[in-house]
Amino acid sequence: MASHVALLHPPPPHPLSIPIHQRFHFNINRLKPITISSSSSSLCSTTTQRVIACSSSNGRDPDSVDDDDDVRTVDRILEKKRRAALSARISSGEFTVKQRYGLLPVLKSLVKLGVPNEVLEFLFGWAEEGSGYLRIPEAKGSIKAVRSEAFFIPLYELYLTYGGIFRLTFGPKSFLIVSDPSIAKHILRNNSKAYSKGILAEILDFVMGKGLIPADGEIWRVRRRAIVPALHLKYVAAMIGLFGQATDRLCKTLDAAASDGEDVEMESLFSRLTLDIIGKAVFNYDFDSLSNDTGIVEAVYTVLREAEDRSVAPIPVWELPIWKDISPRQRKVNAALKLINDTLDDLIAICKRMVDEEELQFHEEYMNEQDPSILHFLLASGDDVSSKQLRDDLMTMLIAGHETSAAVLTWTFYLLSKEPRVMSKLQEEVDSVLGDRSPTIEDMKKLKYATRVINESLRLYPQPPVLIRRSLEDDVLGEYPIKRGEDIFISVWNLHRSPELWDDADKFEPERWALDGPNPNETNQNFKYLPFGGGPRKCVGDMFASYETVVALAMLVRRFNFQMAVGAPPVEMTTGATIHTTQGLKMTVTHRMKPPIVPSLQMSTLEVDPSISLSDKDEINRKGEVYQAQS
Ligand code: HEM
Repeated sequence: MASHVALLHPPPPHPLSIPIHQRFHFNINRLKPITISSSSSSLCSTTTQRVIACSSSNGRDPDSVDDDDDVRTVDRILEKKRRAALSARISSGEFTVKQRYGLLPVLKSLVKLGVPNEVLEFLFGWAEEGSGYLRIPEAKGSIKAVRSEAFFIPLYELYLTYGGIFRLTFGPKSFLIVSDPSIAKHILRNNSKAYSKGILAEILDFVMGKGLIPADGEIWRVRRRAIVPALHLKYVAAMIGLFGQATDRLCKTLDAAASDGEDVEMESLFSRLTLDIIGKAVFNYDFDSLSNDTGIVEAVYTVLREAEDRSVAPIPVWELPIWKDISPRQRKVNAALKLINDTLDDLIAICKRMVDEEELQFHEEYMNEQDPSILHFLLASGDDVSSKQLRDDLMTMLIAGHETSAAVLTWTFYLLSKEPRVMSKLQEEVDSVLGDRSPTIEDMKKLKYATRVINESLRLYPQPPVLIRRSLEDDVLGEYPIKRGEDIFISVWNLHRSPELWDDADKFEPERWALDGPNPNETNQNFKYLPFGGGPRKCVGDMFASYETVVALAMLVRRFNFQMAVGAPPVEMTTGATIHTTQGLKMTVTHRMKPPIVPSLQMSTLEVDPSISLSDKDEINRKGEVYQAQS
């Protein structure tokens, strides 16, 4: 589902009605686009076929390892050539044109009057002679509707052509696409005050109001100061038990499927798991969505879908006065919002009564054992019960904390299904750390490999893939001056998959993060890795989410093996607020078999037998690892 950020994502450039949701097909007229074939691209390309190739490239056929290594070497050489060619073109002055800032007001007026681009180029072209300021590389293009592809894929290809910052222009509207760590750091951290959430706030207004994600300025500052303390360490530690209980419920569902031999669609199950968790964690409400599909659960999904759809709609029809009253869809959304708000009001009232009856001694790590929710903390700290702001913040956290975590789990299981080596190493760690116990806060430090699996999954599938900002004043990005009012997309996807920043950027390799090293974050990776954003607007739920996903991952792989179901639809990406699959993640789940008890002497003899082929050895090692863990 879309939460967090269709939310945290590049919504459409409405009200200019440019269909960003219709994935772009760029007809770049100034530069020769570089064609990247599916086999040579380090990333997915614009065709559906290529997206599949990208996603599955980690699950290589063992026989093709050598071929793949050759292909990767060729990839690297080609990549270097492309970069060198781009640098040469930039230094040759191809992108260096005169600033039009003096004439900008005139230009803008003509644009508003609908004067075609060609005429503008003709009229203003002469003014560019002889200035010498650097202008941001510009990808001009006609937008072609190509529904169904995730918009961040073409942005990646353009990044390979244009570099770490470029302007994407469609007629009168343009966006800056940033894929350079130092510029991202400047916008998100060093000069964050000069940037707002821009379009995002407009789109999310109907559901989040002035909640923490869309809010800017003083409202944001006050609310951030109120909410961050609620997610203190003691609270997060208490949540580990909740994560375990919720995952246990999912295990029961999977138990039944495994016993009946029925395939399961994991993306929707993860969505339900994380909804149940966030409901309890934020306002102590049990959605029980794994077994309950009506009423409030449906209302939450209706609203989330609407947020997602609005973020990619070409025309904001919901703003039309009559339409919003007569459209059945809008009426359904309004009814869903009313139900959620009424429920929230009830929960706030119940919680308020509890707080009033408590012998309250509020302190830094305050937590009510019966109801450790964020709502309880906020009310105990003196938050105004009747305020719309409180409801906006609860709604924001519900959405922010739901789909992101679900997407992380979905893509992690997809990646694991392609890399049995990683899965068996993970299972070995989980067996030895947890045995049959429920996870505790102490286990979080010990589940090192599981944490690296999540770190790596977040690198390959960042949620959201793009962060949105708007400049509030003139600024300089890298060596380029920009004006106030620029809409900016920081492509976390590009940063995380850049062949310049990572070795084997598209490979799922948890080992790239040292087990005993620090947990990777934006600071120690100098903004080339931004799983939770960075700077003052960094995610408030980062630790919560990391533990939540590690607990769920550990408990599930301890009990089950997961494989892509036979005949499952291909796993392709589409964008909402987070990265979704287009047709779900259909998997076959089987109970893990306890291996036969074999004397360890025999095991070690088998492990060193040189006549055994590589894949046989892997198999034996894997069994040996499970065996060792259980003995
Ligand atoms: C794996 C799961 C999660 C991921 C990947 C994630 C990612 C992010 C990112 C990248 C941002 C920065 C957005 C920006 O700069 O525009 C963010 C902000 C935020 N996240 Fe998360 N998040 C996750 C889970 C959660 C959870 C569980 C909560 C709540 C308990 C939460 C609450 C928030 C809030 C309130 C903000 C806005 C902070 C602000 O603007 O001050 N997130 N998240």
